[in-house]
Amino acid sequence: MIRIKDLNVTYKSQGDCYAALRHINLELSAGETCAIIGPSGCGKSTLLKVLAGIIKDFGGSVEINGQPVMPNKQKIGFIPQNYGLLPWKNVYENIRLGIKIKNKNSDDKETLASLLQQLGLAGLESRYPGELSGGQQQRVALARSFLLKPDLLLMDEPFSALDAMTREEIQNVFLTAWRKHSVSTVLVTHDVEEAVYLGRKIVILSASPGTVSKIIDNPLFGVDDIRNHQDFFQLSLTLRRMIKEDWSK
Ligand SMILES: Nc1ncnc2c1ncn2[C@@H]1O[C@H](COP(=O)(O)OP(=O)(O)OP(=O)(O)O)[C@@H](O)[C@H]1O
Repeated sequence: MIRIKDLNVTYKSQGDCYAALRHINLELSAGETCAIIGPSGCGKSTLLKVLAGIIKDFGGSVEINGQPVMPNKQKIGFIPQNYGLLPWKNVYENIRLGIKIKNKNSDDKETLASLLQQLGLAGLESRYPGELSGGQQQRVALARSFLLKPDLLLMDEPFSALDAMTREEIQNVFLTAWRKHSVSTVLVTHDVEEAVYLGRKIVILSASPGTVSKIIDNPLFGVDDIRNHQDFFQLSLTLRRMIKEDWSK
Protein backbone atom coordinates (compact mmCIF):
# COMPACT_ATOMS: atom_id res chain seq x y z
CA MET A 1 0.00 0.00 0.00
CA ILE A 2 1.27 3.46 -0.94
CA ARG A 3 -0.10 6.43 0.95
CA ILE A 4 0.68 10.00 -0.07
CA LYS A 5 -0.72 12.64 2.27
CA ASP A 6 -0.67 16.34 1.50
CA LEU A 7 2.59 16.14 -0.46
CA ASN A 8 4.16 19.49 -1.32
CA VAL A 9 7.44 19.86 -3.22
CA THR A 10 9.23 23.15 -3.70
CA TYR A 11 12.43 23.50 -5.72
CA LYS A 12 14.95 26.14 -4.75
CA SER A 13 16.98 27.50 -7.62
CA GLN A 14 19.27 30.55 -7.66
CA GLY A 15 17.63 32.06 -4.60
CA ASP A 16 14.09 31.54 -5.92
CA CYS A 17 11.51 29.05 -4.66
CA TYR A 18 9.38 27.19 -7.17
CA ALA A 19 6.31 25.14 -6.25
CA ALA A 20 6.33 21.89 -8.24
CA LEU A 21 3.61 19.85 -6.46
CA ARG A 22 0.81 21.03 -4.19
CA HIS A 23 -1.42 19.09 -1.78
CA ILE A 24 -1.11 15.71 -3.47
CA ASN A 25 -3.21 13.02 -1.78
CA LEU A 26 -3.19 9.53 -3.25
CA GLU A 27 -3.58 5.96 -2.08
CA LEU A 28 -2.67 2.84 -4.00
CA SER A 29 -3.46 -0.67 -2.84
CA ALA A 30 -0.73 -3.29 -2.93
CA GLY A 31 -0.35 -4.69 -6.43
CA GLU A 32 -2.28 -1.85 -8.07
CA THR A 33 -1.11 -0.04 -11.20
CA CYS A 34 -1.51 3.73 -11.46
CA ALA A 35 -1.06 5.85 -14.57
CA ILE A 36 -0.24 9.52 -14.03
CA ILE A 37 -1.11 11.90 -16.81
CA GLY A 38 -0.52 15.66 -16.74
CA PRO A 39 0.78 18.56 -18.83
CA SER A 40 4.50 19.04 -19.36
CA GLY A 41 6.20 20.55 -16.30
CA CYS A 42 3.33 19.79 -13.86
CA GLY A 43 5.55 17.68 -11.60
CA LYS A 44 5.03 14.06 -12.75
CA SER A 45 8.74 13.18 -12.66
CA THR A 46 9.03 15.02 -9.35
CA LEU A 47 6.32 12.76 -7.89
CA LEU A 48 8.18 9.63 -9.07
CA LYS A 49 11.45 10.95 -7.62
CA VAL A 50 9.75 11.43 -4.24
CA LEU A 51 8.45 7.84 -4.37
CA ALA A 52 11.91 6.60 -5.41
CA GLY A 53 13.50 8.34 -2.41
CA ILE A 54 15.59 10.62 -4.64
CA ILE A 55 13.82 13.79 -3.46
CA LYS A 56 13.81 13.80 0.33
CA ASP A 57 13.00 17.43 1.00
CA PHE A 58 9.21 17.63 0.83
CA GLY A 59 6.16 18.55 2.90
CA GLY A 60 3.52 15.99 3.90
CA SER A 61 4.09 12.27 4.17
CA VAL A 62 4.77 9.38 1.80
CA GLU A 63 4.56 5.79 3.00
CA ILE A 64 5.20 2.46 1.33
CA ASN A 65 3.58 -0.37 3.30
CA GLY A 66 3.35 1.84 6.37
CA GLN A 67 7.02 2.89 6.26
CA PRO A 68 8.59 6.10 4.98
CA VAL A 69 10.41 5.69 1.65
CA MET A 70 13.70 3.88 2.30
CA PRO A 71 15.32 2.84 -0.99
CA ASN A 72 17.95 0.80 0.87
CA LYS A 73 15.35 -1.35 2.59
CA GLN A 74 12.54 -1.43 0.02
CA LYS A 75 12.99 -2.90 -3.45
CA ILE A 76 12.11 0.05 -5.67
CA GLY A 77 12.57 -0.24 -9.44
CA PHE A 78 12.84 3.18 -11.06
CA ILE A 79 13.06 3.77 -14.79
CA PRO A 80 13.83 7.47 -15.27
CA GLN A 81 13.23 9.37 -18.50
CA ASN A 82 16.88 8.95 -19.52
CA TYR A 83 16.67 5.17 -18.76
CA GLY A 84 19.38 5.28 -16.06
CA LEU A 85 21.80 2.89 -17.82
CA LEU A 86 25.51 2.94 -16.98
CA PRO A 87 27.40 3.73 -20.22
CA TRP A 88 30.46 1.66 -19.21
CA LYS A 89 28.45 -1.52 -18.58
CA ASN A 90 27.12 -3.71 -21.37
CA VAL A 91 23.47 -4.76 -21.81
CA TYR A 92 23.87 -7.95 -19.76
CA GLU A 93 25.63 -6.13 -16.89
CA ASN A 94 23.16 -3.24 -16.97
CA ILE A 95 20.21 -5.63 -16.71
CA ARG A 96 21.79 -7.48 -13.77
CA LEU A 97 22.72 -4.29 -11.95
CA GLY A 98 19.48 -4.07 -9.92
CA ILE A 99 19.63 -7.64 -8.56
CA LYS A 100 23.37 -7.32 -7.99
CA ILE A 101 22.87 -4.28 -5.76
CA LYS A 102 19.88 -5.76 -3.91
CA ASN A 103 20.71 -9.43 -3.60
CA LYS A 104 24.18 -10.61 -4.41
CA ASN A 105 23.26 -14.31 -4.33
CA SER A 106 20.28 -14.16 -6.66
CA ASP A 107 21.07 -15.14 -10.22
CA ASP A 108 17.92 -16.00 -12.10
CA LYS A 109 19.46 -16.89 -15.47
CA GLU A 110 16.22 -18.43 -16.81
CA THR A 111 14.14 -15.29 -16.19
CA LEU A 112 16.90 -13.14 -17.64
CA ALA A 113 17.06 -15.23 -20.82
CA SER A 114 13.29 -15.12 -21.19
CA LEU A 115 13.22 -11.33 -20.66
CA LEU A 116 15.94 -10.86 -23.29
CA GLN A 117 13.77 -12.86 -25.68
CA GLN A 118 10.48 -11.15 -24.83
CA LEU A 119 11.97 -7.67 -25.03
CA GLY A 120 13.78 -8.33 -28.31
CA LEU A 121 17.23 -7.92 -26.77
CA ALA A 122 18.66 -11.39 -27.45
CA GLY A 123 21.95 -11.04 -29.31
CA LEU A 124 22.60 -7.53 -27.94
CA GLU A 125 23.94 -8.68 -24.55
CA SER A 126 27.51 -7.50 -25.09
CA ARG A 127 26.68 -4.09 -26.59
CA TYR A 128 27.09 -0.88 -24.60
CA PRO A 129 24.25 1.69 -24.20
CA GLY A 130 26.00 4.05 -26.64
CA GLU A 131 25.68 1.35 -29.30
CA LEU A 132 21.89 0.98 -28.89
CA SER A 133 18.91 2.92 -30.20
CA GLY A 134 16.73 4.87 -27.74
CA GLY A 135 14.04 2.17 -27.87
CA GLN A 136 16.60 -0.59 -27.23
CA GLN A 137 17.99 1.33 -24.24
CA GLN A 138 14.45 1.71 -22.92
CA ARG A 139 13.94 -2.07 -23.20
CA VAL A 140 17.20 -2.72 -21.31
CA ALA A 141 15.91 -0.47 -18.51
CA LEU A 142 12.60 -2.40 -18.49
CA ALA A 143 14.43 -5.75 -18.37
CA ARG A 144 16.47 -4.52 -15.39
CA SER A 145 13.33 -3.55 -13.49
CA PHE A 146 11.36 -6.69 -14.39
CA LEU A 147 14.29 -8.92 -13.32
CA LEU A 148 14.47 -7.16 -9.95
CA LYS A 149 10.79 -8.01 -9.22
CA PRO A 150 10.52 -4.85 -7.12
CA ASP A 151 7.98 -4.09 -4.39
CA LEU A 152 7.27 -0.84 -6.20
CA LEU A 153 7.91 -0.14 -9.87
CA LEU A 154 8.17 3.48 -11.02
CA MET A 155 8.31 4.20 -14.74
CA ASP A 156 8.70 7.63 -16.31
CA GLU A 157 7.29 7.43 -19.85
CA PRO A 158 8.70 3.91 -20.21
CA PHE A 159 7.46 3.21 -23.72
CA SER A 160 7.84 6.65 -25.30
CA ALA A 161 10.82 5.80 -27.53
CA LEU A 162 9.19 2.73 -29.09
CA ASP A 163 7.37 2.52 -32.41
CA ALA A 164 3.62 1.84 -32.17
CA MET A 165 3.79 -1.94 -32.72
CA THR A 166 6.78 -2.53 -30.40
CA ARG A 167 5.12 -0.30 -27.82
CA GLU A 168 2.00 -2.52 -27.82
CA GLU A 169 4.13 -5.66 -27.55
CA ILE A 170 6.20 -4.32 -24.67
CA GLN A 171 3.09 -3.04 -22.89
CA ASN A 172 1.87 -6.65 -23.04
CA VAL A 173 5.22 -7.90 -21.70
CA PHE A 174 4.71 -5.50 -18.80
CA LEU A 175 1.14 -6.73 -18.19
CA THR A 176 2.26 -10.38 -18.28
CA ALA A 177 5.03 -9.62 -15.75
CA TRP A 178 2.54 -7.64 -13.65
CA ARG A 179 -0.03 -10.50 -13.68
CA LYS A 180 2.69 -12.89 -12.49
CA HIS A 181 4.13 -10.75 -9.71
CA SER A 182 1.39 -8.12 -9.02
CA VAL A 183 3.97 -5.40 -8.57
CA SER A 184 2.59 -2.06 -7.38
CA THR A 185 3.36 0.24 -10.29
CA VAL A 186 3.22 3.97 -10.91
CA LEU A 187 3.83 5.02 -14.49
CA VAL A 188 3.92 8.45 -16.02
CA THR A 189 2.59 8.74 -19.54
CA HIS A 190 1.50 11.38 -22.05
CA ASP A 191 -0.56 8.80 -23.91
CA VAL A 192 -4.25 8.53 -22.98
CA GLU A 193 -4.66 5.03 -24.50
CA GLU A 194 -1.61 3.82 -22.58
CA ALA A 195 -3.13 5.17 -19.35
CA VAL A 196 -6.40 3.32 -20.07
CA TYR A 197 -4.59 0.10 -21.02
CA LEU A 198 -2.11 -0.01 -18.12
CA GLY A 199 -3.65 1.99 -15.27
CA ARG A 200 -6.05 0.36 -12.81
CA LYS A 201 -6.17 3.87 -11.41
CA ILE A 202 -5.72 6.91 -13.66
CA VAL A 203 -4.63 10.16 -12.02
CA ILE A 204 -4.97 13.44 -13.90
CA LEU A 205 -2.71 16.21 -12.63
CA SER A 206 -3.38 19.90 -13.22
CA ALA A 207 -0.91 22.31 -14.78
CA SER A 208 2.02 23.53 -12.67
CA PRO A 209 2.17 23.42 -9.72
CA GLY A 210 0.66 19.96 -10.07
CA THR A 211 -2.40 19.12 -8.01
CA VAL A 212 -4.63 16.07 -8.37
CA SER A 213 -7.63 17.08 -10.49
CA LYS A 214 -9.18 13.64 -10.97
CA ILE A 215 -8.69 10.04 -9.93
CA ILE A 216 -10.45 7.51 -12.13
CA ASP A 217 -10.98 3.87 -11.20
CA ASN A 218 -10.55 2.18 -14.55
CA PRO A 219 -13.12 -0.61 -15.05
CA LEU A 220 -11.39 -1.79 -18.24
CA PHE A 221 -7.98 -2.51 -16.71
CA GLY A 222 -6.91 -6.10 -17.23
CA VAL A 223 -9.85 -7.04 -19.49
CA ASP A 224 -8.60 -9.39 -22.23
CA ASP A 225 -8.13 -7.90 -25.67
CA ILE A 226 -9.69 -4.64 -24.43
CA ARG A 227 -7.81 -2.51 -26.95
CA ASN A 228 -10.15 -3.70 -29.70
CA HIS A 229 -13.37 -3.03 -27.80
CA GLN A 230 -15.71 -0.10 -28.27
CA ASP A 231 -15.59 0.58 -24.48
CA PHE A 232 -11.85 1.21 -24.75
CA PHE A 233 -12.31 3.86 -27.43
CA GLN A 234 -15.17 5.40 -25.49
CA LEU A 235 -13.23 5.67 -22.22
CA SER A 236 -10.18 7.07 -24.02
CA LEU A 237 -12.40 9.69 -25.64
CA THR A 238 -14.05 10.63 -22.34
CA LEU A 239 -10.66 10.91 -20.68
CA ARG A 240 -9.30 13.06 -23.49
CA ARG A 241 -12.29 15.44 -23.07
CA MET A 242 -11.78 15.59 -19.28
CA ILE A 243 -8.08 16.38 -19.74
CA LYS A 244 -8.76 19.07 -22.31
CA GLU A 245 -11.28 20.71 -19.99
CA ASP A 246 -8.95 20.43 -16.98
CA TRP A 247 -5.84 21.75 -18.64
CA SER A 248 -7.60 24.70 -20.23
CA LYS A 249 -8.73 26.02 -16.78
N1 LIG B 1 16.08 20.26 -9.93
C1 LIG B 1 15.19 21.20 -10.21
N2 LIG B 1 15.36 22.47 -9.80
C2 LIG B 1 14.46 23.44 -10.07
N3 LIG B 1 13.31 23.22 -10.74
C3 LIG B 1 13.09 21.97 -11.18
C4 LIG B 1 14.00 20.89 -10.94
N4 LIG B 1 13.49 19.77 -11.51
C5 LIG B 1 12.34 20.12 -12.07
N5 LIG B 1 12.07 21.42 -11.88
C6 LIG B 1 10.89 22.17 -12.32
O1 LIG B 1 9.77 21.61 -11.62
C7 LIG B 1 8.65 21.50 -12.50
C8 LIG B 1 8.19 20.05 -12.55
O2 LIG B 1 9.20 19.29 -13.24
P1 LIG B 1 8.97 17.76 -13.63
O3 LIG B 1 10.17 17.30 -14.34
O4 LIG B 1 8.55 17.03 -12.40
O5 LIG B 1 7.71 17.89 -14.61
P2 LIG B 1 7.03 16.80 -15.57
O6 LIG B 1 5.56 16.89 -15.36
O7 LIG B 1 7.65 15.46 -15.34
O8 LIG B 1 7.43 17.36 -17.02
P3 LIG B 1 7.55 16.62 -18.45
O9 LIG B 1 6.20 16.06 -18.78
O10 LIG B 1 7.92 17.76 -19.36
O11 LIG B 1 8.63 15.57 -18.34
C9 LIG B 1 9.11 22.05 -13.87
O12 LIG B 1 8.67 23.38 -13.99
C10 LIG B 1 10.63 22.00 -13.81
O13 LIG B 1 11.21 23.04 -14.54
